[in-house]
Order: sequence, then structure tokens, then C-alpha cells
Amino acid sequence: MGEIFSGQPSFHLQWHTGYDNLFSIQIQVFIDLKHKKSRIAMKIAILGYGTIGSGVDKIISSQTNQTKTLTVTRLLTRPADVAVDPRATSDIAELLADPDLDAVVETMGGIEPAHTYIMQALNAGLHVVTANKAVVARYLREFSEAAAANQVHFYYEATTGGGIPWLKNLENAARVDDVSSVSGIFNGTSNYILDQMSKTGADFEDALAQAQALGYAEKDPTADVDGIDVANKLRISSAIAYNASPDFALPTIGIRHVTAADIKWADDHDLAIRLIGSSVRDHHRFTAVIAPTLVPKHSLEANCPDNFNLIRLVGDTIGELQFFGQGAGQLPTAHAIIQDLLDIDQNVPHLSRHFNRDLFNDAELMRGTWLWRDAEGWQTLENTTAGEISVRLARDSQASAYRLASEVSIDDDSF
Ligand SMILES: NC(=O)C1=CN([C@@H]2O[C@H](COP(=O)(O)OP(=O)(O)OC[C@H]3O[C@@H](n4cnc5c(N)ncnc54)[C@H](OP(=O)(O)O)[C@@H]3O)[C@@H](O)[C@H]2O)C=CC1
Ligand SMILES: N[C@@H](CC=O)C(=O)O
Repeated sequence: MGEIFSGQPSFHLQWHTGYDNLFSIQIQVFIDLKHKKSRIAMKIAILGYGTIGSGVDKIISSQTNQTKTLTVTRLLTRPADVAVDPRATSDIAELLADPDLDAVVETMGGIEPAHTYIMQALNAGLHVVTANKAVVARYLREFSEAAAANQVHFYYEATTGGGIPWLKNLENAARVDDVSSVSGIFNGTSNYILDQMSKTGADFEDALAQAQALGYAEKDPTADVDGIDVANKLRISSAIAYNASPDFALPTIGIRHVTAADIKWADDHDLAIRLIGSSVRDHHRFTAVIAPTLVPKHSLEANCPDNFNLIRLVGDTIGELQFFGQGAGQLPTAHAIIQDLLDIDQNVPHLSRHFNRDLFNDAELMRGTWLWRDAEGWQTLENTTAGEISVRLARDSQASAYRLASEVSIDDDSF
């Protein structure tokens, strides 16, 4: 018995002996028409075998459903770890020269050598999938252009929202709509910290240590607590949403200054604190901000627990769409990487973007009300931009500032 499945750009042959209960031979041959390679399954190298890289290997090696068409044949590790696994090398040139490889998964993190290795892989005609938001936020355009020039794919779903299929759905919305806003909770570690501080009274350092132990935090958790990780994700999301460069000025206020007393004040006023990144676009004007934000206790944001993210887009025909799921952690993030690998294997195209739309960054679009706490006590600051708040915070290291969500108002007898 023989079957032929045609697809684009590969086809797939399968033979069964006909004696399935007693004895069966199945041969699956994938012929990649573009690269003229025949393969039993898509061969993948993982660069960086830490929390996420080993999670990708774990899911693929469990060989369920369609992941049977994927196989991890090479690993890039530190020299000290090479002997641990026969697939491992610490020599990137030797790994990229492997003629059998089809794709590279980059999960080392950081800017260099990740940037160089991704470019080398793309220029070697390999597809690349990465979870590394820091390098994508900086080099998105360069990577996309190199992928197009080499007729391979560069996919990065896992960079933003962990396991949430966010970028894919944002791209889907942008195929039809003019997207006018992306916003939400983009960082699992900071959400975990704020949630633990509020629910259990844990102090900041203890909650951060728990998030690190659970594999949510970056190697250097400064990026999580100071809003830099959210900035990377908001840059990537905004670039896709508005087809603009991710390289824009972005006032970034993190959660380092949030105290147990601030959380209690919010709680006493039926509010919660969440780290929220937002960008808005109005025709050719656009702006973005990241800040701890006061939201009503009954809101979806306030009830976003643990390492979960809640991300939202607004499009002109779809209106508001929200996405909720685990924004950090080994298996959810590895799942997103594997979805990208399967899209490549099955030739599912992603939205093509050039990131070249000219937008004017106008902070006036996000003038609003802030709650300010310093040695003198609490006060509200009306009609203020995030840039103005950042300047005040730089002058007073003991102060903290909270943006008010649009549905929140605070009257003077609250103080
Ligand atoms: N953890 C999470 O929940 C999420 C992480 N990400 C992103 O995924 C990426 C990986 O994160 P994560 O797995 O948590 O980080 P880890 O630190 O756990 O893993 C990174 C691994 O790569 C290794 N590595 C780094 N540089 C090299 C190199 N030059 N050669 C060989 N190995 C190298 C590290 O070794 P060593 O320890 O010796 O430096 C480490 O084993 C990051 O970009 C992160 O931002 C994205 C979404 C969620
Ligand atoms: N450190 C990040 C990991 C996922 O992107 C986070 O906590 O969200």
C-alpha cells in the first residue's frame, strides 16, 4: 500500500506493508523543493541548552502528534558541557556547516553572539526560530531582510507572551485591520512578583527569588524588574502592529520602587498594581510607555495571576481582542517555538512586514494622570507624560509613580 501527499513546497511519501498488526514499515520522505534536500524529518540545532532550549528538546523528543516530523540533531553548548550529549558541540562553525541541518533554534539569550550566530545561520540557508526578544527588538529588520534574501524563514513567536499565540494573532489582525493600539501585561516575572506581594505579603526580593527558581526570570532579572523586557516585547509587537521600526524612544518605568506599603494603599482603595506596556497610534502619530499602573481590583489585569500575561490589541474592524496565558516558563515558551518550527515544516506563511512606515513619536498622545508617592506623602499629578515622570523619578530615588488606568480616578480625600 502506498500513499502520496502533495503539499507546498514539500511532498511526503508513506508506505505501509499491509500487515499493520504483525509487522509494519513506514518510510516518510520529505523533499524540500526549494533546498533540494530529502529528509526523514526536519533536522534542528538548538543554540543554548538552558531552560527554554532543553524544553524544546523535551517536547520534540516526546514525539507526539505532528512533532514526529521534527528531530533535534545538534546542540550548541558551553565547552564544559560538550561531553554530556553526543549531539553537542561548542563550535558554531562546525555546527552550521552540518549539511543535514534544516533549522536553528536560538535560545542563548543576549545580544552577542546571538546576533552573529542568527545572521550566520540565515546566510547559510537555514531557517531560524528564536525566543530571544532582546536581539529581535534590536535587529528585527536586519534578520527579516536576511531571511528574505536567503529564501528562508525567521520566526520569533516565543519572544513575546511566552506560550500565548500573540504575534501570530497580531499579524492576523494586521492583515485586515489598521491596528491602533497594543497593550497589556507582557512580563511573567514582574506579574508574579506583584501578585505574590499582594496575595501573600511576600517582600520584593523573596518573590523575585521564587520567579527565578521557577525559570521565569531572565539571566539578569534587571530586565524583568526595570521594564526592559517589556520594552523589548512592546517594540516587537508595535513594529508588527504598525509596520514601523522597533527602534523608538520608550519611557520605561519598572517595579523596583514598588513597596509593600504601596500595594496596601492600592488594595485599601480597591485597586491593584500591574506593570503595563502600551503603545497607541493615531494616523502618522504614535507613542508608547511602560509603567506600573493602577487598575481596578475587579479588572482582568488585576486578576491576571502568577506568570500569566494579558495582552490586547485594538483594530479598526475587529475592535478589542485580548489574549491570556502563561507568559514565561519552560514548556509554554518551548511550545511557541515548536509552533514556529511546524509552521516552517508545513510551509505556513507568516505576515510579511518591512518595518519601514514613518511614524512621528508624539508623547502628547499619552498625557494622563499619575499617582506620585515621595517623602511628603501621596499626590496626583494631572496631565503629565511618562517622560516627565521619568525625569522626576531620576531626581528622587525613594519616590514611586503609578499611571492611572483610564477607568481609575482618585479624589483628594483618598490621601
Ligand atoms: N525563561 C523564560 O520563561 C523565557 C525566556 N525567553 C528567552 O529565551 C532565551 C533563553 O532563556 P532561558 O532558557 O530562560 O535562559 P537560560 O540562561 O536558562 O539558557 C540559556 C542557555 O544558553 C547558554 N549559552 C549562552 N550563551 C552561549 C554560548 N555563546 N554558547 C553556548 N551556550 C550558550 C547558557 O549557558 P550559561 O548558563 O553557561 O551562560 C544557558 O545554558 C532568552 O533570550 C530569554 O529571554 C523567552 C520567553 C520566556
Ligand atoms: N523573563 C520573561 C520571560 C518571558 O519572556 C518574563 O518573565 O516574562
